[in-house]
Amino acid sequence: MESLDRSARIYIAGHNGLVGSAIWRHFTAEGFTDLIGASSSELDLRDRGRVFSYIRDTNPDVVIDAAARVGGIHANDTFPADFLTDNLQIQTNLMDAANAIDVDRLLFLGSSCIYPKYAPQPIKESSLLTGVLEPTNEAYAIAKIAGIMQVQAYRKQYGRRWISAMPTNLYGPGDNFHPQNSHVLPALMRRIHEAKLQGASEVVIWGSGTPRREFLYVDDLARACLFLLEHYDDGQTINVGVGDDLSIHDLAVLLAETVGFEGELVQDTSQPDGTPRKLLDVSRLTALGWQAAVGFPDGIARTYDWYLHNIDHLRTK
Ligand SMILES: NC(=O)C1=CN([C@@H]2O[C@H](COP(=O)(O)OP(=O)(O)OC[C@H]3O[C@@H](n4cnc5c(N)ncnc54)[C@H](OP(=O)(O)O)[C@@H]3O)[C@@H](O)[C@H]2O)C=CC1
Ligand SMILES: C[C@H]1O[C@H](OP(=O)(O)OP(=O)(O)OC[C@H]2O[C@@H](n3cnc4c(=O)[nH]c(N)nc43)[C@H](O)[C@@H]2O)[C@@H](O)[C@@H](O)C1=O
Repeated sequence: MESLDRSARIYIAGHNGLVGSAIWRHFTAEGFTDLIGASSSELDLRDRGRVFSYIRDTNPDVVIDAAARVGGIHANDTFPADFLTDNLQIQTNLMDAANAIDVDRLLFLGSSCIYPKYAPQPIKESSLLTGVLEPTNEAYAIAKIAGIMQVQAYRKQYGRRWISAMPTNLYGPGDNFHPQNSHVLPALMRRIHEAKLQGASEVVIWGSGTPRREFLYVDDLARACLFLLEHYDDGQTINVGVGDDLSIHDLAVLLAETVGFEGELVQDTSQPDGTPRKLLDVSRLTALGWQAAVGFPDGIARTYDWYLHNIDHLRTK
């Protein structure tokens, strides 16, 4: 496959989010000169008419869909209607509008929660649709599975060179540190940091602490997005991860060490565990020549540094 033209117009939907902002940084560093984006207040991607106008008026060569209703286990479990409907609308509007102006290259981002709750580990792409989903994020997962199918359908019916990628759990600068609605890593980083400042003797960790998760530093995902657009042209979705995981308890210990909190870590087993394990098989991606560069604890240290520098204007949703 050919490398992307550095003067191509690239629309990064969701460019203010964790993933979209990392993609913007990476593409800028790689010499792309015509990146475009719009915040949700400028362009609500659920508004089909406005999405069609925006895409027609801006005429991008490439569309990267990093816009979505996103959240951790609590948000997914509490707002399933929003996670299903918003995501179906956002991705459908973007893909239909991109198709209407013959956009040749599009990257859709899903999530590792598309795979069955008890999929064999590490999870291969072929596990898709082979078993029941994790109930806490079923609505979101169904929307993301529909996104994979939409990419495949556009490839088949219109010959589009569109692709989808399924990242594992992500973290890094620009993450959502909301106390309830965020993912585990930013949530615990903040809670442990605040416990240290308050001189608290303990910090509560949701669930049993035994679930295992794989964490990819978001700048690595941004690298993978460019790599895939330049090296991958297949309807089958492709996993993006690091190939290693740890328990939530061990994550909390690592975060406490990073923050310098010496109190106790207490499990609240009234909170849900979610999927017991979600480690991606990344052999298809590594066979193409890509691998993650930022591991623990370096990525955690970088994220904590970002958190400390941005503590006064963290996201509020
Ligand atoms: N975070 C993670 O652990 C993982 C994320 N992913 C995937 O990566 C993608 C990006 O996620 P992430 O960056 O974490 O999420 P964020 O919440 O950080 O960012 C999502 C972005 O989507 C935009 N957005 C949401 N709703 C709308 C809307 N109605 N109209 C316009 N824009 C909207 C927001 O724009 P604005 O800021 O302007 O409001 C925001 O910038 C998603 O597809 C997600 O599924 C996959 C695996 C794991
Ligand atoms: C990326 C992925 O993210 C979500 O799935 P998840 O991996 O289960 O996400 P999570 O990060 O919220 O939790 C991971 C684990 O950690 C535990 N946990 C402990 N303490 C806190 C805590 O304070 N906050 C949170 N959120 N979790 C905590 C929590 O109980 C669980 O066992 C999706 O819904 C889905 O949308 C998706 O794609």
